[in-house]
Amino acid sequence: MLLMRLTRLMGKSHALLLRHYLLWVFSYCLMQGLTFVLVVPIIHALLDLRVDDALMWLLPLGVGVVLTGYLHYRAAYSGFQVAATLMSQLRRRIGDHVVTLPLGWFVRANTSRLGLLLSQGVMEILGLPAHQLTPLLRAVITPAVVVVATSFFDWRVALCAAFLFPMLGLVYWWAGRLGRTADRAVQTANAQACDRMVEFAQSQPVLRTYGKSAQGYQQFDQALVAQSRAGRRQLWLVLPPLLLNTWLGQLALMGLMAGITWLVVMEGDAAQQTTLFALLVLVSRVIDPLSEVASYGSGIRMASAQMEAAENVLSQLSLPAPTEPVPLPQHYTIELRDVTFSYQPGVRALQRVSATLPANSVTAVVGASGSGKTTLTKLIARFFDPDNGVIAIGGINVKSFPVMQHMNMISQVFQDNYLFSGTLRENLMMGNPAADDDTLKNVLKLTRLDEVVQRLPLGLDSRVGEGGGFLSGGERQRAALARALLKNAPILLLDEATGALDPENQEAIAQGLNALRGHCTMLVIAHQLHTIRNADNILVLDHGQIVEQGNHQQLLAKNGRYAALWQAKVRAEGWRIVHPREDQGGDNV
Ligand SMILES: Nc1ncnc2c1ncn2[C@@H]1O[C@H](COP(=O)(O)OP(=O)(O)OP(=O)(O)O)[C@@H](O)[C@H]1O
Repeated sequence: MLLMRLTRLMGKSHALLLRHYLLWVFSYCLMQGLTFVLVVPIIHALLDLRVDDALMWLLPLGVGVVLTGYLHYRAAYSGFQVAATLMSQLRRRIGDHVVTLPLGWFVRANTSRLGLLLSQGVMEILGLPAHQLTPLLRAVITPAVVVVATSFFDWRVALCAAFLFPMLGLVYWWAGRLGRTADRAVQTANAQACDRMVEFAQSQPVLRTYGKSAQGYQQFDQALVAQSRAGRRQLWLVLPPLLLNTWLGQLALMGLMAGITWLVVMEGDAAQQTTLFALLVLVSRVIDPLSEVASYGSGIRMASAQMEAAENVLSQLSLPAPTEPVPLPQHYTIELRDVTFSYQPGVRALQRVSATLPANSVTAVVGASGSGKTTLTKLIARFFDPDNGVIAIGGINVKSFPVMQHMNMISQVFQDNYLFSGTLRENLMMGNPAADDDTLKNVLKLTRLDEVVQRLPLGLDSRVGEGGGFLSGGERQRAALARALLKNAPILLLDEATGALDPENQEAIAQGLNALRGHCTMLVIAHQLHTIRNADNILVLDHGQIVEQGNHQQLLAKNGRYAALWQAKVRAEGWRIVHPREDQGGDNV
């Protein structure tokens, strides 16, 4: 079972390496068992005072010891080779697989578990071939060799040993099962404590603002208490079977010795009596590898639980997508046909949404918070696939594009933009490493990032800190927008891309984005309605459904949901509402 799992995780192409390792371990254990057996004729000869014979047997014993040592070295070396391959292979396989998962999979719980698996988990798994698997196999193979060899000397002793050794194995297996449930609980508690710790650190400003530092600490503390409780439970569940293992091991040895002693007493043949004495020494040696495996039990179980976690990640369904590139669409009209989507069963975030975003047009999506705007945008970017309905680009179902080809068509700025801890330039050029200086300059101007660059001590070469922490929220947004614009993709999705900016900058960027009109298919979400009033089409979402659509004037004239949102905005800003005809130019509101 363990071996099959290891083979699966390493990948079929590396199965040969694992087989080589197993072959070395088998040879080592076989040789060790045979070397143990050589003790019998030596003791036999010594008890019979046949010193010459005993010395003669010492030669094969010496060869056996040297060979056992060499094979042990080869097995250990091969185990480390497997471990090294496993480390790179497993990380690569998980990495390769994770990039094919829907972006919606990357929520905090999954990412922190993934982090734990790739760091601590992989190390625990590769501990198997590096340290634990060899003693585990030795505990099976060496006693088996001894039992077979013993049968040539005395079938009764062999029978007893053949019965006792598997019984001991069963006890170890049972002890392992008891610990496994506790190990899982420890792992879950570890992941949760890790989550709470990151959350506690990240939420300090919020907690302190609301005077809830103690409450935040309480949650972190509770997670730590749960972690230590799970650890204690693990100890309680694992310790008694561990002690029982040792105790039963000794008991089995005693039983076997008592049995052999009884056989010696009952045996009439003096030569056989001597053999039985020698067997007594032999079987006492075999208990060692058996009891030794118990001390590796915990590591084996932890590795096994981590293998389960790795299999779990690898079994997550990838986005169904072809791998071979397909011809690019003739145009970049986006169509949503009867699209329905739920995050949780029974709670629909989008219901039968149908809309067309003509190529090179600007479509705005508005609606109350929670109405489904972000969800709609994320479905176009294939964070998830819809439960029902079709999303098409240029008449082609998005599922027909390979993941990278689809991503290449789209530039996106979402509410939670991430900047990497390099320089501002490195972050921007990620959008388009081949962008020339003029393009960069234009984008900086359009996103009003140029004034930020001027202020920064090293300009574009200033470091932005982890997650862009050295920049203000508005500066981060402008950088994310600039990065997206540099990519120059035929589809641009902007979800609250300027929400953190002051009205003056919002307006300037909205005007700047106007310049892109006709160059790409743009979808814009903005709570600041004045920034989208020039859109070609505005979709009004309410409870996951499109309830109105049209341009700004048409929607105001309808005096429906959009007009109500617009009037609420105007009231909130204390501005004067003008007649739609007055608003033709869109700038005098
Ligand atoms: N990851 C998620 N898991 C479960 N439910 C979610 C998730 N993301 C969003 N939802 C729910 O789906 C619905 C639509 O959310 P969505 O983020 O699309 O709304 P929105 O209109 O963009 O809101 P906002 O304007 O506040 O950003 C909401 O009821 C929200 O609670």
